Amino acid sequence: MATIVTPTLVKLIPISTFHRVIVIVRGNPPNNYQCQAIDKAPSDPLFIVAGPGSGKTTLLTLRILKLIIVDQIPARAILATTFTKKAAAELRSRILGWGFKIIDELKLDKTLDKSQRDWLDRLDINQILTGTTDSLAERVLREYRQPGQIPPLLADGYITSTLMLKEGLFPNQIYKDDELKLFLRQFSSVAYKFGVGGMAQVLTAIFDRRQHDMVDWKRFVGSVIPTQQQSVGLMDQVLSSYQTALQTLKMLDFASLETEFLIRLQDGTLKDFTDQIQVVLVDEYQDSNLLQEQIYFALAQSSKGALTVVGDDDQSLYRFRGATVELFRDFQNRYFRTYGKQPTRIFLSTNYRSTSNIVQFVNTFATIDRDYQTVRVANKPTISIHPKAVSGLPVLGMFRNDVQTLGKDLAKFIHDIFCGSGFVLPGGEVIQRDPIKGAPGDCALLCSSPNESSGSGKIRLPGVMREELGQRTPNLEIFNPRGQSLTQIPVVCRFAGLLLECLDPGGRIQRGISGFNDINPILDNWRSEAIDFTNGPNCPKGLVDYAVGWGDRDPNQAKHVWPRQVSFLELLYGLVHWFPELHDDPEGQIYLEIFTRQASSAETIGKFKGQVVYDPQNKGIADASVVEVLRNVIAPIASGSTQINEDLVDMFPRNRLSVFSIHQSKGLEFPITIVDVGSDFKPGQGSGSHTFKRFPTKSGPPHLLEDLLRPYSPNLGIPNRSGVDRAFDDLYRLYFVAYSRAQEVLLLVGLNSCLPNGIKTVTTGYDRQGINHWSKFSIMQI
Ligand SMILES: Nc1ncnc2c1ncn2[C@@H]1O[C@H](COP(=O)(O)OP(=O)(O)OP(=O)(O)O)[C@@H](O)[C@H]1O
Repeated sequence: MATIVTPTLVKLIPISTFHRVIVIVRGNPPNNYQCQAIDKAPSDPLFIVAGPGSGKTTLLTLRILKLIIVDQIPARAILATTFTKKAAAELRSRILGWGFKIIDELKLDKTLDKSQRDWLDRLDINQILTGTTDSLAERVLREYRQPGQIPPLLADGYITSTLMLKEGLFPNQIYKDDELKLFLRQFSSVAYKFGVGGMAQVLTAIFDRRQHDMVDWKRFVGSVIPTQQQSVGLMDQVLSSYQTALQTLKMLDFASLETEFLIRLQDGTLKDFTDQIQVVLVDEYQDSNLLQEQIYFALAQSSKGALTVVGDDDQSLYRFRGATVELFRDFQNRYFRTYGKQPTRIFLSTNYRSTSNIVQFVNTFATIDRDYQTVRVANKPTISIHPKAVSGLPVLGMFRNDVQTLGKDLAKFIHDIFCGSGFVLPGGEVIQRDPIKGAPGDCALLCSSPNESSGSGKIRLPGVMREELGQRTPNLEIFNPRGQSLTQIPVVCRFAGLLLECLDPGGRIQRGISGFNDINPILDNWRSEAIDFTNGPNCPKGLVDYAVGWGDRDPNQAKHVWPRQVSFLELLYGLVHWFPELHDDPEGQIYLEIFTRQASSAETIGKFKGQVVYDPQNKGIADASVVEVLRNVIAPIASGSTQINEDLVDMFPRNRLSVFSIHQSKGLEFPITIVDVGSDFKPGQGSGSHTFKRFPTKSGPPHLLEDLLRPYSPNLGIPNRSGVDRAFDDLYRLYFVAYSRAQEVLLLVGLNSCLPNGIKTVTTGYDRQGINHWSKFSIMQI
């Protein structure tokens, strides 16, 4: 236990001294608005609306350090939470990095007396509580459990997707119910091949949303319209089985973990913990859901509402994960209703990231649609340009007639910059890589989806880029692990096929499993890819012997006594030896990670805990252990219910061009940002016309889900905007985020059909009334 410092014993360090030292440590002082927020008393509630690149992490870090150093709030009485693990780690590292430097600098300050310096020596800023809401909930529930209570065991996405299939959809072949399938399909963005994996994903989203929106589920199930009764009844049955399975395993998924945390906060059983919390700070508040809002309010209860929230409504992107941006926009009123006082609102609008041309472009984009202004935080100022910002290059546009030509020209643009002598603009300026530090990682291609081919198999821009850059001399690789369907990537097919052949040669056991009808063709394809590979000239030495040895599990053939049980993970790691792509290549590493995480989850659930049993006397047991691996590891991957999600990809190799979904690019910045504003947008209104991605004509899946459940959420109620309007709002937010990632060069790429007089798309300046504002942007066409 560290020493608890009581403020009464030591004379306070003046705020002016703290500010003086900040300048020494950081080089530049916080601006006036940042200072306002930093200097507010610990108990003052703050609502900070921070535009892109406006120094909000800087502000949060300095406010936290001021609370510790100037206000003498013990570090362990401060709780700071953010949306992703990466952002939480970044915040913590800044608090510690700057904190230690500020403390060291203060100790040299002659105006402080010995007792103050000794006090600084004893400060332990490490004790600050930082993390995502989930990680904090898990930690607090573990550390502050009641006598006899077992700590929560977290079910990650790998476990939940397995349970949803195994316990929810496979029994009685519920997944074959066409009405249920049709009902669930409307909440999925998968346009083609909506199968059992897609159903599992939607069901998980509904289970989560039910908790995030704090839905009165019984009332919902009892009130559905007659035509939906059968599907909703089945859905309820699947979700109950899933929930029972979690309870039997004594596990909590993320949403249930947060629900449990809120219950415990509200019933007072976490009082030992909450009593010590004096200030709560929440970053990325615009992506909070109702459940999280209630958690933050409950956490701040014992400090009578000492809550600082930071966010930007324009950057709210996670409606499909339950985010309710109105909670941020209406924070002042919602806070007032709970605490009876008004939080101070502070706007951070100076942008330290981008050239002034880019800032102007982003500002114009944010204001072209009149209706969008009504959903933004009231009186929000435009982003202002930092006095030292350069005007930089004009925003660039590359538009071509077809995706192949666009990809070819874009590949040349990137190749000229990073592998050649630079790209020459029409005005003669040259875009060149930084000769010392420059690398392709300075450039990012942001797309609404990173898929390299469409659902119908047509190649998309990221796919063309892979081909085109790969053919150039020297070739340049792209990093886009989410670009292809995992089940179709050649190395994954070969690897998975060999896993199957080792476990269950020929598929005797696989074929007897009920509920595998949908995925059997995929597994069979994997097997045949593997067999072709082992029969081909590139098959590495030793692989066939290894696979046959495993398949037979015959002590004589294997030339050693086969153990009674072997972990599936051991097979996986053994086999990987022959697949260098899966350990040397950054994309391959991610594919392998999916298998290892899924296999690890199988060790937590199931009777055999991921073990493959060998028992010549009891073939039934041996087969059952293989069935379990097929169900718990292979089926979730093959069905697509386990996928490469954004959270898994958080490192990007510097020597490749990275393709990002716009969601994934949130919080990041790139010297050269290329935004795909419509490389596959087609004229028309049909399903291939992508209207939902460019100019919505109806609600999208997340809006439909909101409309389904929110009427049964007493705190939220029915959304007050139509689904189409919310779909438009979300598109403006999406491209606001995309455009504001750029530091020096912003390049818009698309088909000529996206330009004025072509098809309507918000990306190139259409408002929802259908009026085009392209002429308000000054774009240099290349
Ligand atoms: N007052 C300031 N004067 C000069 N530079 C500043 C100031 N505040 C922040 N910066 C700089 O601006 C950049 C962005 O700051 P920071 O990383 O805190 O932004 P952010 O708002 O958290 O970004 P994002 O919008 O991506 O979350 C950093 O390089 C930081 O040093």
